[in-house]
Amino acid sequence: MLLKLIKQAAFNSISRHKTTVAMVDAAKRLAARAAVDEYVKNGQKVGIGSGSTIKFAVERIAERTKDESLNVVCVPTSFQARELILSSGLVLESLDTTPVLDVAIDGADEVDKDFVLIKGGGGCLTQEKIVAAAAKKFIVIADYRKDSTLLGEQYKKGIPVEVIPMARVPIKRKIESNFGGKAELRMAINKAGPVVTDNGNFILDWKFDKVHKWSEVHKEIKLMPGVVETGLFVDMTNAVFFGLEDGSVKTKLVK
Ligand SMILES: O=C(CO)[C@H](O)[C@H](O)COP(=O)(O)O
Repeated sequence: MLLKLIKQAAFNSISRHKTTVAMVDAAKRLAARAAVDEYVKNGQKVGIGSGSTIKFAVERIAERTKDESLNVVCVPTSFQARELILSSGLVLESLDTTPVLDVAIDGADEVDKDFVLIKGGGGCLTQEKIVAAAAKKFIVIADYRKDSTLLGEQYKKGIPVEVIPMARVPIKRKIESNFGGKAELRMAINKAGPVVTDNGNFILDWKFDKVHKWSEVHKEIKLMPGVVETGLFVDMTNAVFFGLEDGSVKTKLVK
């Protein structure tokens, strides 16, 4: 009897998890499709972000390429994005050939009420920021779990900071002594040692313990020797599309 109850509880928990994953994926897909339909136009140069949500945007661009003969070129923000562009049959370019983009679309780990983003959960923050900065419009796509009033409300993994490997200890100490919290070296899964970014660097995940003035914190951290980039995206976003649990999309436009 006890064994039966335990098995039932485990089954219930697995099905709840599967339902949540399906809902979150549906929300990501909705946001991505809405953003592509509104912002990607024929003949454009498009920056392609990284992560799981962007897959749905690329899927929609590929669909429109077939259905409407949409003709766009895509610039990736990571190895993952590059592979995604190629496997979807889209035209791959780089910032060398295409330094000015019409629009860049990307996911985010969290978005606050002032449109400050945490990015870099997938470790691609530096190239993501470079591509976003090269675009005339930067559009964020996310599911409902990313919509916060303040950073840290829902996303607990901290702010990623990409660092040159030899500088990681001094930078960790400086971040912790200047701003508090803990800056932890991101460790790899299925590989011994730290995560190594597409640029050959390490990532410190700074778990902050209070809300800061993010533009100032970003500038200060960025000036520390050995810091390549922070995952704080301040004053970069033009619009955010959130896919919601009820199947609708909430769009927030920056005025
Ligand atoms: O910044 C990123 C990768 O560096 C991603 O855009 C961010 O982590 C969101 O990912 P997902 O779409 O999987 O939720």
